[in-house]
Amino acid sequence: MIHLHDISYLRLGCQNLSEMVEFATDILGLELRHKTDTHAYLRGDSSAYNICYIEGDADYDACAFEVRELSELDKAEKELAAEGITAKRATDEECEERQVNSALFFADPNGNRVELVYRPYQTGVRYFPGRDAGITEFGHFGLHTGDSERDIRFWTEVMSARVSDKIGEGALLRIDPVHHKIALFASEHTGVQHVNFQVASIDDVMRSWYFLQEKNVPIVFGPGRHPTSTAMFIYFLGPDKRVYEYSSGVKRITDEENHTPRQFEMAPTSFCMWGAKPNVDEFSE
Ligand SMILES: O=C(O)c1cccc(O)c1O
Ligand SMILES: [Fe+2]
Repeated sequence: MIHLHDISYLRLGCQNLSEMVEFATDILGLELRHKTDTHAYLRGDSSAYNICYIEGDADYDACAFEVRELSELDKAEKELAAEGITAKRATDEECEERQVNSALFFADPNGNRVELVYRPYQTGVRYFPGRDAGITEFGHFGLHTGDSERDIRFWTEVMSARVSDKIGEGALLRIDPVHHKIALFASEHTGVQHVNFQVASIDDVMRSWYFLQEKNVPIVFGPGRHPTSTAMFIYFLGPDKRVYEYSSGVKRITDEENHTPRQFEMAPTSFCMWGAKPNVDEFSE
């Protein structure tokens, strides 16, 4: 089993890098830490970055997880090979681009690009955004799944994730006490389905609701509260048409031995207990 210590970063392709930087800093509330002609590194905590936008292929994306030991990468390469998955070790140049000491690249059974990284860079300076969205951390991300049984098996048996709850075919997976850091949602696509940042309180969710409306940012779901994680949320679209989420109050699963995943029906009320209706394809039947 490959032990996932934490989520690390997302690499998201885009057509127009300056448009994404403007959105990420002025709307989403991330701090731009570093930019080249093709890459922009943004963060919502003291990591070197949480999202790297890359100008070029807008369909490209990859998600990364931190592993604790360097030896975990060799072990992962062997365990993935046993699953018929070819993994590739990152070159020095690729590590430099990602701001990590070492990395291993592969695709999950759905074709989602995954990177395992050892020693992602941290900084000694605190996160200082231009817009105060109240972000406390990079929360979680959704991945597409074309076969949830196959992919739940992969993420929980080959990787160390555990199912916290299911909604229809979808699954919310934890890799530490936080209710979920990975979510799988059924669709015919591959890659990243949504990007979540945690905010400090319900006040931040509601402040952003008014702020996003004022800025004419398309809101696609909420404000609402997830019955699964109990988090209060709002979802909106970036200029890249990706779905971004702020949420606050995600529950922690501390009684690991006794936690039994619940199966929620595929219905709007399983996504929002207040009655908001999702305008997100993967959250609807
Ligand atoms: O927080 C959740 O429980 C949740 C449920 C459905 C979909 C999501 O994106 C979530 O974050
Ligand atoms: Fe989410």
